Amino acid sequence: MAFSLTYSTMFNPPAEMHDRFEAAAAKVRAGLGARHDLFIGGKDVKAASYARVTSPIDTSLVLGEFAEATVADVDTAVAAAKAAAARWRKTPVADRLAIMRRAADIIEERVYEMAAAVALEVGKNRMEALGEVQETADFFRHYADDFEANGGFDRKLPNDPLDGWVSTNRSVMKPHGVWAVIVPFNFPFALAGGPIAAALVTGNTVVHKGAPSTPWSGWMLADCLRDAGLPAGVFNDLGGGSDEVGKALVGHKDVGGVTFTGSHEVGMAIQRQMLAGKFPKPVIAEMGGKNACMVTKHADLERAVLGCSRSAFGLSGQKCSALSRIYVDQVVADDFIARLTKQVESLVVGNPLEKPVYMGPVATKEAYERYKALLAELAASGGKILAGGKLLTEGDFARGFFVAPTLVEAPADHPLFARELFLPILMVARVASNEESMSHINNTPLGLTAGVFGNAAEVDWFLDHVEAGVTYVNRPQGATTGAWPGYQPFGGWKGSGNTGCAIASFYYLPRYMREQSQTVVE
Ligand SMILES: NC(=O)c1ccc[n+]([C@@H]2O[C@H](COP(=O)([O-])OP(=O)(O)OC[C@H]3O[C@@H](n4cnc5c(N)ncnc54)[C@H](O)[C@@H]3O)[C@@H](O)[C@H]2O)c1
Ligand SMILES: N[C@@H](CCC=O)C(=O)O
Repeated sequence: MAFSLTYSTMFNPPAEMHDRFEAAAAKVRAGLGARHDLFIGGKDVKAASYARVTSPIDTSLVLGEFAEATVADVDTAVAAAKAAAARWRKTPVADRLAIMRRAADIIEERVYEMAAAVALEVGKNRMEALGEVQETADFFRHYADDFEANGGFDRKLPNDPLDGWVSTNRSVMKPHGVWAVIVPFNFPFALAGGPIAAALVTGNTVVHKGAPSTPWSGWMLADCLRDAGLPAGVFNDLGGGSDEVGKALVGHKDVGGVTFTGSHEVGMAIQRQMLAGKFPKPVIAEMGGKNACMVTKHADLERAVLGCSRSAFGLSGQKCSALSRIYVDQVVADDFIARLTKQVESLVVGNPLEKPVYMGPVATKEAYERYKALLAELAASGGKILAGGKLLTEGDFARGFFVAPTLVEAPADHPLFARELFLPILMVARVASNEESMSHINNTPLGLTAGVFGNAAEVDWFLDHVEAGVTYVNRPQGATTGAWPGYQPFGGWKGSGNTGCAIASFYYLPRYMREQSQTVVE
């Protein structure tokens, strides 16, 4: 079988991928420091100010100067998107699909260079970065295929059973107009590209706002879309605008809908804001997680250790899907915890662009400071640190935000089992039964991903009881992480997501449209 990169295949890529990544990374490094404008109405637009963005790997490495959007830029971008909306909506579906597929091809052509940039900007390792960019290309193709397979969501219904009249009926899904896409720092390419592709293919025009620490990814994506031939105004980029810019975008009277990906708190605030106007507007909110894994007394411990470690420490624990708590049956707990401790101690931390490195820095100074504060909290609250538990400051580590992957054992009622940490800190607790595990797993307002390692009967029972939108069984490639478009629909239950319909699922694209029933009597 030819190699196809996904988050489950990325652990064993062909050697050529490494060579190409290294060549691209050298090229990207040589071109650092450029100034990047906003992209509005099909043009590069100068901003009132520019922020110097540095790499979390080495804070003296200036990646570039990036335009800082203002609330006035929000107005300009929304006006450009509004002006382009009618024409884009009426662009023949075949032409829209062709542009989506061209965008996918262009992203794929640039995958190595853009992945090197993502690795420098976020601090994720080379395979995670390649995965993120490739995933974005796959989102564009997936949504184009899905829109096409559903006939553009335009369906003929039976004529009315009228004698002497011909009364035809149709259900037509129509776009909302201008769609805002607000993105978190951890997947600034894929979590921009996915919703942008969905909004565009369904006929909306888009205003995108990335996270303040990761504006480069959105800028690169804008470049791909421009080169794919998207008409002016159909896609607009506000860079990594501030939270205030995001708030102004959400509250703009001409924004018809929003896809927000980020924390639970901000996602809930945005939903309230979108309900507070004269009429409700749609919000797709993909929010935080507090993802758990159950390791039963029948688990294959070798698989469990690998899957748990990959999901807890990939991207330094900064995935919404990251594993942050394990409940292990007391019968196998000693063995499992000893093996997991050894595995965590063996993880290679360092410059994530280098081949052997599994874990890079945390992405921001804020995350670094929060890790430090959590160590103090753990020391005060009796968590037992089994591995890691320290800032890494020697040699080149001192240049960036490096911390050690950390494993902590504590009783299941320890407060850190309840909060999303979004850091490389994995909590483990011993339990007396699978029922006890499940009660802890479900005892959270969040419900994004969950995993289990156990036998067939335990797995059936787990899947029947667990309150999470994305589940993985006996998966060494990742106990709770690693969904890929077309293979694993990805969306949260409860406080982790508001639609019940996952990203890249059969039910996703209709969220970007509204239905019109059309009855025409001849
Ligand atoms: N469910 C998912 O698919 C998913 C995926 C990735 C990340 N996340 C979650 O994202 C969080 C981490 O990302 P983050 O720290 O960037 O999240 P965040 O909520 O702080 O910010 C996300 C985005 O929202 C913007 N923003 C902040 N306040 C706003 C407001 N009032 N109005 C409009 N926009 C506003 C930010 O500028 C940023 O672009 C974690 O909780 C993680 O679990 C969820
Ligand atoms: N799609 C990624 C998570 C994205 C959120 O941060 C995964 O499935 O692990």
